Amino acid sequence: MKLPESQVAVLEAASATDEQTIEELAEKTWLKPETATGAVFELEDEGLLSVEERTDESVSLTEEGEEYAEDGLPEIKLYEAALSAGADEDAIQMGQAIGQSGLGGPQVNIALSNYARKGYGSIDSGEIVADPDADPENDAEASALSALAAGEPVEDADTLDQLESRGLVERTESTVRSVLLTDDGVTALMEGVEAAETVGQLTPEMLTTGQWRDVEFAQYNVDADAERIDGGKVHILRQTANRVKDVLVGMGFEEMDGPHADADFWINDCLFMPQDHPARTHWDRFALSNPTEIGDLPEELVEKVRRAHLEGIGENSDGYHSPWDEDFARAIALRGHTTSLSMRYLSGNAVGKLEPPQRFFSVEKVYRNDTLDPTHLLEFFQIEGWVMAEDLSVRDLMGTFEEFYAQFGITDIQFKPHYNPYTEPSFELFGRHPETNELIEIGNSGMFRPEVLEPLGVECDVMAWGLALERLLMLMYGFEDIRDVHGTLCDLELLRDVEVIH
Ligand SMILES: N[C@@H](Cc1ccccc1)C(=O)O
Repeated sequence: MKLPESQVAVLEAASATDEQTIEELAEKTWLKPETATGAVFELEDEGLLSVEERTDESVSLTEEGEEYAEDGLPEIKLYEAALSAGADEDAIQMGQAIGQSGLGGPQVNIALSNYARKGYGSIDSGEIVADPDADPENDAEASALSALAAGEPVEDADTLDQLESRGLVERTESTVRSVLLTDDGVTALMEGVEAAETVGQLTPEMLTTGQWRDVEFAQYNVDADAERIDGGKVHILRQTANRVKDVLVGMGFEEMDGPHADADFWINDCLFMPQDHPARTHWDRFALSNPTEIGDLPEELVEKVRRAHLEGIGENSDGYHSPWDEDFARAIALRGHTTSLSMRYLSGNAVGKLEPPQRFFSVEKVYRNDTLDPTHLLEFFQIEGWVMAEDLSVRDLMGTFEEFYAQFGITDIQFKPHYNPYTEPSFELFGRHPETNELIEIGNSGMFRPEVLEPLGVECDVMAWGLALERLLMLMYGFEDIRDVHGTLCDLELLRDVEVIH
């Protein structure tokens, strides 16, 4: 029988009676571990070797564990110090026992938190008592530490759990494969195997000399285990943000851009949000301490907005009749929505005065002082957008969302009447979560009120919205906790395994 060289070496090194690990075979044959592994799997496929897999746990001492194995556990040192100071007779001052033990720094707390747990005595109101019957010689944790330090195995799983939770040992699992010759393997060896002159890898030399034409290439085993490689890729949040931008550009929208920290004037006042609105209190917004306020606001617009707040706009409108303070409007905060950008653009202060029809969007970060939970983050991405045109209706708004979400495979959108101080009518949008089947809020929208548009100098209709990018992501990918994709708790498997869409 002819086999590639590495397989012949492994076959000859294997035994029908003594199990050997792949590492042992690699050492014997002088093959690289990955070559030996490949050869073993090829031979298993050919029925010449059998491979048994098991999971082995190895336990090793951490740096701290090694220190205690050498010097003794802090609680034992404390016990010995307390004992020699007579704490087995009468309670003694804790400071005295600690002083005598020579413990310092974090070890003091470690000693105290393990002392009573392990029955060395008790600690109460600054005094310590030592139990004369306690036996540090038989301390299971100490014995396990010294055994491990001496390279001996420890079987006591409870003690190992305890040491692991104290950060004194580390357990690692590894897969061990042991190999035996099969009957067919023995027969093949008896009948004789020789090395076939096969080439495992194509080299530049073979290409330049043309030698590749004459050699025989070894076959690949595509079923063999291989190391998993996770390549870098664009985060799904960024990926989806880019897709959203492409979709909106495809629908004829232009992108807006503007400050993350902005004057309350643009964030709230232009939106006809009364200055005493609960969302404008200090615990809901992230105020800036330096600088605290914006220098330049368009004077004429400030005056119009002030009038709208005080008196309303037109005959059917009433203002808030409460004080309107320009300093309050100048205060700077992190924007709680990107509707501040819409205000800057609609007012003509971003790219000049805009004539209808116009469509603008942004996919940008916003900041809210919310409580973190599965559906809320302190910062998230908002898909802001608006359309300015004559005679817009709610049907246009709904149709736009249906068209937009359909591009992401989301066709079951529901609308609920809502209230915003700046739009009338207003609608919240809901989508169905693919895993839980629950309706989740995915956005907020409406037609801007005259109290917003008139001061801005806009004479036609404007429909507008703010959609949450992270919620769109939840509908697309089916995760249930927003923290799966953001921050320190993120689900790396999800982020690695998710399909890349372009
Ligand atoms: N600003 C709103 C979204 C919105 C924008 C424009 C019009 C209507 C609603 C929010 O953050 O929820």
